[in-house]
Amino acid sequence: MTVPSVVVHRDADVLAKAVAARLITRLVDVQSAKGSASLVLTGGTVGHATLAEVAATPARDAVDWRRLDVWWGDERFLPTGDPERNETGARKALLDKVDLDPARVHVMLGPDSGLTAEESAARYAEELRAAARPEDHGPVPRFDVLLLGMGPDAHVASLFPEMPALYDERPTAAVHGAPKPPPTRITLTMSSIHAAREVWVVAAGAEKAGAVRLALSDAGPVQVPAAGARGQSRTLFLLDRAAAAKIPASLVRPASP
Ligand SMILES: O=C(O)[C@H](O)[C@@H](O)[C@H](O)[C@H](O)COP(=O)(O)O
Repeated sequence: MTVPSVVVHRDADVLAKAVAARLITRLVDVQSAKGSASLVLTGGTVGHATLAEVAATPARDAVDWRRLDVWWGDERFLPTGDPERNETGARKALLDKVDLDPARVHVMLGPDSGLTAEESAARYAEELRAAARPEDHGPVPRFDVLLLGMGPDAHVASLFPEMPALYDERPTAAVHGAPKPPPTRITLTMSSIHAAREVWVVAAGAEKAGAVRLALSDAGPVQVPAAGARGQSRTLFLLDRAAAAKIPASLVRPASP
């Protein structure tokens, strides 16, 4: 696992803009090198603010959206179109504004599919396996960038501290009784997060500062899921100053003046 690099921006607005710029550049670089790219989206306000800034950035047209695979790190188990679904927020912020190949947008199905949460998680695992190539050496693709928001309790995706999904060896899991509503969710498990080439944890606000400090420590991922959020070749913690306030000064150098 890679040691996280920390980049701190002045505030949540600059953070979202900076992550958007970084994401566009990364996707362009990956597509230049291998023709296509894969991106895992996160829910939450910072995640969607970042996507909205991508949409607002003229350089977004440098990305070949037709050759981008879009996945989710987690989804609220709600019907298609529900405003609380991460998919709904992502479509509103960005996906409906760019020319994606619908066959390459991989949503986590909700109850309107007729599936239970467990069946939906299993279906997503099948979709991940179908997309994995031999060189990925595992049941999920090597995602080029996997975005994660983080809660004040250091949850990432829908992996909440001490909950069963953290012990699940499968690529995906259904979550019941999540402390952050809604209670029923679908999530990638830690092993799928670890398959990503790059994991970017994006967090803003003073309420995240304690979790950030723990996530950058050698805490265990069951108590501190964000401490397990590490990529194969790169891990970034992209923060605003408020979220970075409790990190030892030796670890950070503000990127934004
Ligand atoms: O479904 C969700 O709620 C998200 O996937 C969740 O993991 C989110 O990213 C964090 O809770 C941070 O959310 P905020 O950025 O809104 O604080």
